[in-house]
Amino acid sequence: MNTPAAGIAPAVVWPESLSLPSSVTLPAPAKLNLMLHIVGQREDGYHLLQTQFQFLDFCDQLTFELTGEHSGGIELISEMKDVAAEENLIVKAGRQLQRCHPDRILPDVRITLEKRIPMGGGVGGGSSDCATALIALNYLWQLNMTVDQLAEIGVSLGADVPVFVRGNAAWAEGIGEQLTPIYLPEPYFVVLIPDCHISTAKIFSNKELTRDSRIMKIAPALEQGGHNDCEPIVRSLYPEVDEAVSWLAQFSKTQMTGTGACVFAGFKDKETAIKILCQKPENWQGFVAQGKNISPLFSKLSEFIES
Ligand SMILES: C[C@@](CO)(OP(=O)(O)O)[C@H](O)COP(=O)(O)OP(=O)(O)OC[C@H]1O[C@@H](n2ccc(N)nc2=O)[C@H](O)[C@@H]1O
Ligand SMILES: Nc1ncnc2c1ncn2[C@@H]1O[C@H](COP(=O)(O)OP(=O)(O)O)[C@@H](O)[C@H]1O
Repeated sequence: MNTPAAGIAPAVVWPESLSLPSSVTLPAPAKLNLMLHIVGQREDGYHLLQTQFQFLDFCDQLTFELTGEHSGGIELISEMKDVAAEENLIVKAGRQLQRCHPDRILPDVRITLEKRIPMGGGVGGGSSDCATALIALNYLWQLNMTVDQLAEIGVSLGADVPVFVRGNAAWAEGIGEQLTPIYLPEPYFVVLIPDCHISTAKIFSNKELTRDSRIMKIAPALEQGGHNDCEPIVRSLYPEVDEAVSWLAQFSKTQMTGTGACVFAGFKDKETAIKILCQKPENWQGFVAQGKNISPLFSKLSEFIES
């Protein structure tokens, strides 16, 4: 019998405890929404979605160092200029964990962020940085919180944080927080980064947005894929995104991820993807990365399991 190319997967099991060195560098992967259907809207205005998340092996890097002090300090070193440290989702993750343990004085930590994932691109960099901080600090501070507890803190910081906390590619429903682990083919994606910053709230509040896509069952959705309901609105408002989709679509089926701005197309082999990326207009930004069903963060942390 042939194994299907896509289906429901077992959830990864995070190790209960790990002995991490006092200075450790961990990845925060980007994600793609391989389809994004809007199937309704809640009374509070939030939209009900059906989406497929897959990770990319294209990552920010976060280095965590315990400084030896015990004064509740969380220092963030980063080149991000537009977001103040206390507003950064990395520091917010640490503060939430501290708030959950008011009776403990947790070790001070210095976190150095090497930012590679384009911001506001629909590739989830902020949410992923947040999830890596939740997971890493849970181990480093020996809090023994469960993945469910971390995902619950995560969703209060951003709708996309839980998928990064759980570590599986996923079929998502609700506002994106009801997750079913899945496996999918792992192609090489060409990702183009149009030079525009798109506000998620602005796209979701657009009157023309399709909000009544047909509700799909998981099996046909994994088999057939889908489209992105935000894409027509974004393409009409941002010519940079429209041009990027039209250009990449010459080579393969192309879609936008999340509420944009990044657009992507998948290819079977890396060489083809790199060849296509090299043909893009010189002033455009982009990268090639492989789709991953298991988060690169989980794979990296598995190296620290004591045998
Ligand atoms: C739709 C997705 C798909 O991945 O888009 P991207 O952000 O990745 O582009 C995400 O779930 C987005 O998640 P995130 O970016 O964390 O959104 P949030 O900060 O929670 O919400 C920003 C705003 O978008 C709107 N919003 C968000 C999610 C949702 N399911 N319905 C909404 O209507 C709300 O107005 C909210 O105030
Ligand atoms: N560590 C972080 N990395 C990126 N963005 C962050 C971070 N912390 C807070 N933010 C805020 O979150 C917003 C959305 O971030 P991002 O995850 O890059 O977008 P998207 O969800 O479109 O992929 C940014 O514009 C920024 O203001």
